[in-house]
Amino acid sequence: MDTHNAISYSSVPPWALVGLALLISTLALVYGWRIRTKRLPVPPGPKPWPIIGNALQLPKEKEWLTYQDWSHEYGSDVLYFTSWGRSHVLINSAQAAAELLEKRSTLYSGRPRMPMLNELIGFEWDFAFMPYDDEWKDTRKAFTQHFRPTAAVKYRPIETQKTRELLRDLLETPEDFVELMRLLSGKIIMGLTYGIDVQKTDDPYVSAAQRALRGMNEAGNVGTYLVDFIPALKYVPEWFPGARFRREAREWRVDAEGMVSAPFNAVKSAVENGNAVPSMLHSMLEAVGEDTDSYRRRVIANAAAAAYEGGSETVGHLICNIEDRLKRAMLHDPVVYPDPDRFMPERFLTDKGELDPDVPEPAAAFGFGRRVCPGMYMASDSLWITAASLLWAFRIEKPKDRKNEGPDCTGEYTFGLVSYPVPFECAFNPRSDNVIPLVYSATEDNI
Ligand code: HEM
Repeated sequence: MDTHNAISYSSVPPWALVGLALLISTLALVYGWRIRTKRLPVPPGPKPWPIIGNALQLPKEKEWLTYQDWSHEYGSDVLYFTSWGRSHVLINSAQAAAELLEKRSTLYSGRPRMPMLNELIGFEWDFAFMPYDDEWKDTRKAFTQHFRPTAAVKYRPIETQKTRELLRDLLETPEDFVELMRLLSGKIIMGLTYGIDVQKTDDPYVSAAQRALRGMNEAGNVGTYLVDFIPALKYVPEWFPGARFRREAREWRVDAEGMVSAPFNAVKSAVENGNAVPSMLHSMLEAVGEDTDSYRRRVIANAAAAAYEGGSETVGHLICNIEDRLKRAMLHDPVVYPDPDRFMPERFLTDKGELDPDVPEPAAAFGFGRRVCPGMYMASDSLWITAASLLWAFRIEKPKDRKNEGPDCTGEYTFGLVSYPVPFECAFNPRSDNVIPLVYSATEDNI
């Protein structure tokens, strides 16, 4: 090769490379914008600016409220907006979702490219964020074998056992209820996926998942990071002014990658040493046997880690607030659920106290079509067991005799891919004198 004519990249200053990347990205944006303005009609939505599109109108919090307002303003349950050259179609009703994501699922089962989340933080192992391709199909298949309805019932004993431990811990330290709910999710999911016994809130597996999920929460929302709109920015060096996202991504990456490798290696060594306990990964490793094909091993490691990721927060978080990810406009449709913001469990019942077949179950919380939540059977069982146990054991009330005036439950949520209730105080008062001995004997028996 003629090295005289070749460019020596080491001699080009980094700012020049960054500048070139920005220039190319801007030209691509302008070109994309010109093409888009000339093509077929799109669903209605707010008027875009040249190049940046609707970037400045995108909500930074409570996005579902803005989207609901847009649906009213533009008279459509399917909306269209752009942001830095990327197109977004927003589906704002269960009916439109079923129409597009179920009836036309071959067209609408993909995922957008998310450079911050997948390429920088490293969540590309998570099939929730994979494109609709063969690896997604193989990983989802490996996962579903262990979470379909007939498989999910096998997890009820561990869900019951860990919920009893939650009741005991709530009797002892009721003020820690948020951490204890999270611990419950960690205990259940680590137990059934890896056979790992989690006991404390500062357990290394639970803490690593919480740190990684913080990164996922920040990076999984449209509009938070510019690099998602201008992927070339992922090459910006960490020291470059404004490149804090690169440093954040590096820190989150340690935990995002550790979520796959740390528990996988622990179970693999236990299997090799002959002291592994039954678990989903153990069964998967047995099924693979001596086959050392790296793709198959990656698929099962990633399927197990997706359970660890999907189960670590959602269940506990949902128990804190049974609405969680249900906070979508489609579940707050006043035609289907009148006065949707009011907590009214009786809305699902007839006058006779039976389930009303005309009020649909809020199944939309689990998504639609080929990407519907594959953990939903296990999640529903777990929620049911925990909600029933909590309501049997405690009256959940405002603390009466608190010394410090702590915050009340306002029904407000934090912003993110998963939104959390804003911290609040509440008291868990045993419903009767029998509760305490019964809870202790149930956890000692562990039946
Ligand atoms: C009540 C709790 C839960 C709720 C409300 C929930 C909701 C959702 C939703 C809305 C999706 C996206 C569906 C779509 O794209 O249309 C999803 C995907 C997913 N969920 Fe759940 N989930 C819950 C619990 C769980 C649990 C416990 C697990 C694991 C054991 C899990 C694993 C997953 C996975 C792996 C995906 C990605 C599926 C794919 O892209 O193919 N989820 N979930």
